[in-house]
Amino acid sequence: MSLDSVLVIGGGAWGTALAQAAAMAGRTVRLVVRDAAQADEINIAHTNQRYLGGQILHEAITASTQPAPADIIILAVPAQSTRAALGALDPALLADRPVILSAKGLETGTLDRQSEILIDMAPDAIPYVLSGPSFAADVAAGRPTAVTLAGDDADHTSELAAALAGPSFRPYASDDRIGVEVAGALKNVYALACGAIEGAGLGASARSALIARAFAEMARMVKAMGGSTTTLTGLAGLGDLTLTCTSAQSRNYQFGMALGRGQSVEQIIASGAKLAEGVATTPVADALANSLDVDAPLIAAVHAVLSGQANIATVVAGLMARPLKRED
Ligand SMILES: NC(=O)c1ccc[n+]([C@@H]2O[C@H](COP(=O)([O-])OP(=O)(O)OC[C@H]3O[C@@H](n4cnc5c(N)ncnc54)[C@H](O)[C@@H]3O)[C@@H](O)[C@H]2O)c1
Ligand SMILES: O=P(O)(O)OC[C@H](O)CO
Repeated sequence: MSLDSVLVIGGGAWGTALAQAAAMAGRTVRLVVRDAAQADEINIAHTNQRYLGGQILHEAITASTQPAPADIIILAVPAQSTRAALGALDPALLADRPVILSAKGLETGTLDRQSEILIDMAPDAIPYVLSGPSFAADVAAGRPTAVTLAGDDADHTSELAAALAGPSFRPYASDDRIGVEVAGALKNVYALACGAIEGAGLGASARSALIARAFAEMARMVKAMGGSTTTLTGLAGLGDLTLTCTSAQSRNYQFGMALGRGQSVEQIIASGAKLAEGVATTPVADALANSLDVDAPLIAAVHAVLSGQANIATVVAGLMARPLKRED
């Protein structure tokens, strides 16, 4: 199968960064954006100022408001927009093609993972998921980044990873689509919590304790949802959890910091906060934990704070007062 051309849907930070990675890997890339002026800027000035500042983009990237057939399709819109973005595409573009889902989130209402949305919307597409510790600015600037690319066929996944690999972008192949997706979605929930710890001034010890207990909780969720806990020791698990839970560069962490400083969700959104996927994913993760009977006190705590049912002091006191248990 030819893997020369790439169509990226979504001209935000991540879509543009993945277009850059694919172009640096030698692919010909068409980046689909919604705004004609933005397409002009990318084609003429080779920048996407709104999302990546002055970062110069590769000349192999062409931007357009219109999709066109390609060998590889990459979806890079917010998790809650994936269904709409797929629905707007000609199904022929997706049929029998590798389609890489790169959003990190669970869908409101359906509780679907990203690849479940794809299978629902385009059953003939070949689903892959990409996740791992990777800030768009780092990828676009060519700073070393490693991610996990998961698909159902090991040989095809390795071929696809090779097609996207460049000197600064290193995808590792995996066959655990579920584990990669669940880890990528949940790390945003825990990043909200870690940001809140910082915003509330609760200390670095509390933040590390939360990361460790989040890792254990994430393992229970992945197992219950049919993924492999081995995946969590890799880039999509531990790698992304530690990055997002310790860096103020993360938008989820930033949102959490604002919560920790006492702002409400409404105030943070009204102040123009950037996309924080954990906000929409948290209630979905909480519903999944409840329906699967998974002990997930951290997800429940974040949900209680986001929904206004409890404040941070109350949920922290509740977590600290849980019955003592063995660490397993
Ligand atoms: N930014 C990062 O560092 C990064 C890294 C890894 C993964 N991700 C994931 O990538 C996803 C997208 O994040 P982002 O950083 O690009 O967000 P963003 O806010 O920078 O950009 C989102 C883009 O999606 C477009 N969009 C929204 N709905 C659309 C639709 N229905 N059809 C077409 N385009 C649509 C918007 O116009 C915008 O250009 C998220 O799930 C995020 O978790 C982001
Ligand atoms: O800025 P965030 O919180 O959406 O995180 C971006 C990436 O997912 C980090 O791997």
